[in-house]
Amino acid sequence: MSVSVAPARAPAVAGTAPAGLSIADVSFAYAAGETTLRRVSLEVPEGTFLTLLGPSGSGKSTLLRLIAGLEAPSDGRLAWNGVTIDGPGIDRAVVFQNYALFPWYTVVDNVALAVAKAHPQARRAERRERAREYLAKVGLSDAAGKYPFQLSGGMQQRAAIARALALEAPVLLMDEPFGALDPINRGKLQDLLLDVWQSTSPRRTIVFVTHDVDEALYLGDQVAVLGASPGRLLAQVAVPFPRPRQRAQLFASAEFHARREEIAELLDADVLQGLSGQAA
Ligand SMILES: Nc1ncnc2c1ncn2[C@@H]1O[C@H](COP(=O)(O)OP(=O)(O)OP(=O)(O)O)[C@@H](O)[C@H]1O
Repeated sequence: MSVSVAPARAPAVAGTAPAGLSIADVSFAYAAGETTLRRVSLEVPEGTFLTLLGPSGSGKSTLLRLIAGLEAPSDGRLAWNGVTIDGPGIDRAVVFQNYALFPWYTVVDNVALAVAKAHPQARRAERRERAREYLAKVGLSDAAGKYPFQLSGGMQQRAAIARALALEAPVLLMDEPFGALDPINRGKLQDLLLDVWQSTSPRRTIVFVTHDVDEALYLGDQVAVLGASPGRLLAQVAVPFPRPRQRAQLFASAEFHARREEIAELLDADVLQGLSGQAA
């Protein structure tokens, strides 16, 4: 079976970006003379689950930071629903790998802070009530009154997801959120995230960074593959598996293996190209 691998798309013309997230011909460098991202273009329709896949150092987190508005591109344009991204905004919530919960607040109060951001007029009791609803969604009702240090890593990440959901942002940006978890908890949280995302209408747009091909394919509608040489978009792969996805069946299927192989080959070819460039 062949994979629908599209080359990096042509950049959108400034001012005509379609609905959703538009990344048009974006380049970025942390320091003069370096290139971290080179002319990356991606169109991500609203409600899409996009996974950003690539080896260490390929610029995945950097691209996410640009979408979050935490860095500005040196060239090109990023836009959400046609509006240029020029800084952080309430339309984009970020979940990092290290949870970033406030240690001096209980779990429910951590989430209630996010509710307060989304609903500044809400009273304290209402904020907490809404926070409890988000905690229920991620299976953390019993831990509402605990402090972050009293939770396992998986529970802290659930709380971080609840907090991000409570911001009610249409775009959820997730930087290797399950990277520090053991495989069992990782699988559980992947399924939890898919459940929450699929049960929300309209669906949020998610950009999810991972270096795990299986995770990228299991979660994503599309996989943007970044190469290490450096920060170049190798392909935007459409993932054809219907939802809801059945983990065990999908992972055992020939189609899943075929796609995993195709992506691995893309990444290998990029590494080989880099090596031959160095040898030259
Ligand atoms: N704050 C920074 N200042 C300078 N260089 C940076 C900074 N953050 C990242 N870099 C460099 O930019 C490149 C891309 O890093 P980035 O973290 O975006 O890659 P990544 O694909 O997310 O990697 P990983 O999977 O290891 O997290 C790397 O060479 C990294 O060393």
